[in-house]
Amino acid sequence: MEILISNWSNVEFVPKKYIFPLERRPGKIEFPVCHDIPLIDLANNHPTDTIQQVIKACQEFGIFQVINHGVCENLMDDTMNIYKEFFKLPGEYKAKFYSNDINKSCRLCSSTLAYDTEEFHYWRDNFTHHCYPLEEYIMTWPNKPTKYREVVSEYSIETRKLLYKILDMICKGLALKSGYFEGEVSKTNVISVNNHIPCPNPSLTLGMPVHSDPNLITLLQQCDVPGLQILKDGKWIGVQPIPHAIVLIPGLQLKVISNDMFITPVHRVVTHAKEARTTIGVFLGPSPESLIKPATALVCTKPMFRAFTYPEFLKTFTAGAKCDAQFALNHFRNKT
Ligand SMILES: O=C(O)CCC(=O)C(=O)O
Ligand SMILES: [Fe+2]
Repeated sequence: MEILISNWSNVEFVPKKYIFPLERRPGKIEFPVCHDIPLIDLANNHPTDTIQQVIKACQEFGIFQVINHGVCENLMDDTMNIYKEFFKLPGEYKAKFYSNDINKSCRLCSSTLAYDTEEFHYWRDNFTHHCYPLEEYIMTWPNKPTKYREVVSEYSIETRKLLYKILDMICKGLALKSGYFEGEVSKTNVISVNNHIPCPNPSLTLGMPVHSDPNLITLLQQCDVPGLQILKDGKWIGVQPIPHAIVLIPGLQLKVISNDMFITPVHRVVTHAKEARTTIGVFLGPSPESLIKPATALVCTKPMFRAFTYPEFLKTFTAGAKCDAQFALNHFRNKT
């Protein structure tokens, strides 16, 4: 069997390796989409109101969508089309990028990086590469589809600007020192694209592990096919795809810096019976040298977490291939 699911054709049943045990299956997949997830208009004429909406969303949901965000709609469509085409390229071309080595700056994998040892596979292919500084990485990117480098470099520049705009709003909203999120804490910029082919029985399998994003902040462009779900008050709820809206998720580092004021949501992806789903994630994260700790301005008596380096956090987060956010947070949490 081909490893990459994007190379499969005429899939009539879910292979055994992709069928999760009963307690981990999504089962019923007609989850309600949640209309409460904040949708924030960044072109609002009252910037202080908008900042308050962002802070409230980070505290109550840990996820929100933005419109009038400044990333050109044509660029969003072009980038989505580039990725849809990329996953349709012949297997021999894509094989050049296949790797399960986390240190490889540009890599294509299927399911997770633990493909060779995991008990069950997730129904997805994932293509990830670094984007910043552009000159350092662009030569490692694909040159097919032919416009890949041109379009994706512009997309990475525009989405990075938006991420900094949101971080600046958070900085103002939390009354932190200006430029708090610039520099080492947000230096790593990665694009991560998920592709899920239609799945004959979405109730049996998952498109992505249940997880929380370990980085600083995530930007996500969904396509028009639903699949992303967050766990809210013990229930899975869908994040509605809204054409040209962009989803934002504060990562675990932002939760720590906010001194536990923000929520980093637990989320997962379910598959779709009829349609392929492609999503583009853009992650900002700390450099390996960066020291993470609750912002002093937000600490009244004792900080909720002790200081750590990002590699220390990731080591705890990924211990036993678990990606366990609660375990990692508790490991660095100060005892009261
Ligand atoms: O593809 C999605 O909808 C979610 C992706 C995601 O959660 C991630 O890449 O961390
Ligand atoms: Fe995620």
